[in-house]
Amino acid sequence: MQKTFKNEKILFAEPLFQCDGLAGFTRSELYENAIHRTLRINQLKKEHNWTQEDFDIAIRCLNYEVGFVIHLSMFIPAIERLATDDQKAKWLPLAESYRILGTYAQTELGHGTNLMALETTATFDPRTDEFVLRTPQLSSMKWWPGSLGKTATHAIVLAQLIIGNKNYGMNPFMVQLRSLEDHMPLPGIIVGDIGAKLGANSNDNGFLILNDVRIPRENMLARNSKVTKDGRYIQTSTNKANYATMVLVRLSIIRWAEDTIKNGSLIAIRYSAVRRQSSLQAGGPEMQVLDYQTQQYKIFPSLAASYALFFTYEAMMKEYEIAYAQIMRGNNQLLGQIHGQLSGLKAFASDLVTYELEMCRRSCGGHGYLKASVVGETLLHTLPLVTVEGDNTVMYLQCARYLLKQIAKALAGQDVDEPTSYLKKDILSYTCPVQKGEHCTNPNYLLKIYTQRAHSAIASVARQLQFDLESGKDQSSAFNNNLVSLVQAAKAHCQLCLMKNFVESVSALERTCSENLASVLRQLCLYFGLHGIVTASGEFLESEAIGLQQLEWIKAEELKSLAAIRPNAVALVDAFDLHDQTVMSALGRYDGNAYQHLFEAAKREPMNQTQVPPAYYKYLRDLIKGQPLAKL
Ligand SMILES: CCCCC/C=C\C/C=C\C/C=C\CCCCC(=O)SCCNC(=O)CCNC(=O)[C@H](O)C(C)(C)COP(=O)(O)OP(=O)(O)OC[C@H]1O[C@@H](n2cnc3c(N)ncnc32)[C@H](O)[C@@H]1OP(=O)(O)O
Ligand SMILES: Cc1cc2nc3c(=O)[nH]c(=O)nc-3n(C[C@H](O)[C@H](O)[C@H](O)COP(=O)(O)OP(=O)(O)OC[C@H]3O[C@@H](n4cnc5c(N)ncnc54)[C@H](O)[C@@H]3O)c2cc1C
Repeated sequence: MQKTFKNEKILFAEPLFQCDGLAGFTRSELYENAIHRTLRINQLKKEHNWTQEDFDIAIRCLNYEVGFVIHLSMFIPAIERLATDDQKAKWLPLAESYRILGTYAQTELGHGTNLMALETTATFDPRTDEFVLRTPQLSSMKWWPGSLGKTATHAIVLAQLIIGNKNYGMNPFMVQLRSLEDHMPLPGIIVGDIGAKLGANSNDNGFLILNDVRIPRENMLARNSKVTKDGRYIQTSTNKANYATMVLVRLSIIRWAEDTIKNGSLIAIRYSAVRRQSSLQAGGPEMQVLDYQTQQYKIFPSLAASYALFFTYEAMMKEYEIAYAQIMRGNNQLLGQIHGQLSGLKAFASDLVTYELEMCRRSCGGHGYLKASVVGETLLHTLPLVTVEGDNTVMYLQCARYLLKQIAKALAGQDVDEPTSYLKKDILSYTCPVQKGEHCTNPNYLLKIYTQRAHSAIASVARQLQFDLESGKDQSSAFNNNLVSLVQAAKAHCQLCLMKNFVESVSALERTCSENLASVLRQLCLYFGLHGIVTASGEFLESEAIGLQQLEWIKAEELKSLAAIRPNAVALVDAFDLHDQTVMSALGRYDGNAYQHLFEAAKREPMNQTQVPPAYYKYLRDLIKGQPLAKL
């Protein structure tokens, strides 16, 4: 599925990228190693004339275990999206050649979600033609930005723009943090690392206090709004245009989610094909655990999710490119649509994979708890995706807000955006397309069921909101009264998007691939659809998209499809074309020698580098020999 990286051999021939040893690294070593890697990939890019796409694939091949993550994924994109042409000409070449190293400093100790409440100020001083940046109290210090702690020389700081006594809202400013001579923080800047995290510890997420730091007026990123020398504020686009970098990263999160769940399902499926335990027949040979229906039930959702997210990322990338091209031409017509879609899908993708990765880990039994299995480590790296770039609940609510607007338009007989075109249908004329058991094998029928459930969830919460308002509740308490249903409606829409992308992509592929391959993909798509209905069956029933009889048929078909997928499960993860050095798991190796690789990993364990541990001489020797213990 991943575009085969023609330079994979070059990459993995390098000892630096043979990463069996990472498990024993300290934080400082992880941090240094990550920087070393990015710089070496840059050298390889030059040595072998790699394109930017080759470079990006190299980073994916290394499972994102690289440095400068925020520099690459946010700082440079923020300059591209928020700066004027002159500013781009000044900063992009420096950033792209790593002469300046950047971060995106938005979140504060006291606020991450509510951007309106950010406390950092940038006050215009017309006497010196400068902005004065200040974090006025403890809660205002920037807290979390990646690479801020020890690496960044520059930050794009999001701050409230103050001119005179008036607040013009959140705007982006380029602030130099550290000397380009000796890397020391500049006057007025207090900066450091926020401490160890549950995962992603090669990244130096940091804190930043700004004590009246002065920057020239030209350092306000002024593509969307600017301040003139005489202190006038001129806005040239909607104030939400400054949120553009977040929209891009939400798209990237779908890809990161896809990459992590591919690793998880690959490890779980390959290992389950190797592992034998018990038998269903007394005295029979031990079974591959992958042959147990329960094991398939645990793992195949992650396999299906890998493909669903792959197709959804591809579809959303196309939508994003169209929207971005328009936005860069000054046309913001698609801004609301792309924000509504990506905030929901970011949340849905990260929720899905964090849940399924834990199922993959459990499916590896005890060995899944070993670092060498890598599946647990992958989960820890993936967990922040539910929080970064907007907490998932908040993102679902943004998506729901968009859906409410769309349904209001549909009900008023106006045009709606293409991704919500189903809201124009007559919800009452629905008849479930599944009228007998065998109808459940038609993915297009399932798609109709998903559509009805999403439509019904959105219509129902819209009606309830309307009712609450008409009963005298004010806007905010009516909204708060319906938050859970709003999130459910957004999830229903996102699940429909994934199913729709899966069905449409498989239909498109059917026209070009062999019938054998097409039938395997159709089967997986069908399973994805069936499983999604079964896991949210309460909501599908409540929306009357299905009845109890249909649920019974769908459940039976879901179980049948586990058996149908089983013969192709290993091939379906092999098709990810992931190198052993990418996956790094002792359990999920291509050669299937899980036990041998586990043992090799144990032998490399630093504890095993001496036969007798220092603790023996300190404590165990006297204890074992019955000597009185020294005072401890
Ligand atoms: C390269 C390798 C990478 C490898 C990675 C691998 C593993 C990952 C490991 C670790 C993660 C690594 C990196 C992750 C990077 C993460 C970086 C960050 O987290 S940066 C900080 C991100 N912060 C947020 O996302 C904040 C979330 N909050 C918001 O977005 C907003 O405050 C809000 C909740 C959306 C509310 O907005 P606002 O305060 O403006 O509220 P309202 O006035 O009510 O406006 C709502 C209005 O605005 C529209 N809108 C909101 N956002 C946008 C947008 N982005 N674009 C367009 N429009 C937007 C919204 O639709 C409403 O419109 P309307 O209904 O018409 O009023
Ligand atoms: C690994 C990592 C990397 C990060 N990197 C960066 C970075 O590079 N740059 C940067 O600027 N930031 C970064 N962040 C910060 C990140 O963007 C924020 O943590 C995120 O946006 C969530 O905000 P918060 O922490 O303030 O959560 P909060 O908003 O405090 O959320 C706490 C709880 O309150 C709920 N809640 C909050 N508001 C609402 C609401 N309106 N309605 C209903 N429920 C609500 C949430 O659902 C959640 O359950 C990073 C964070 C992490 C973990």
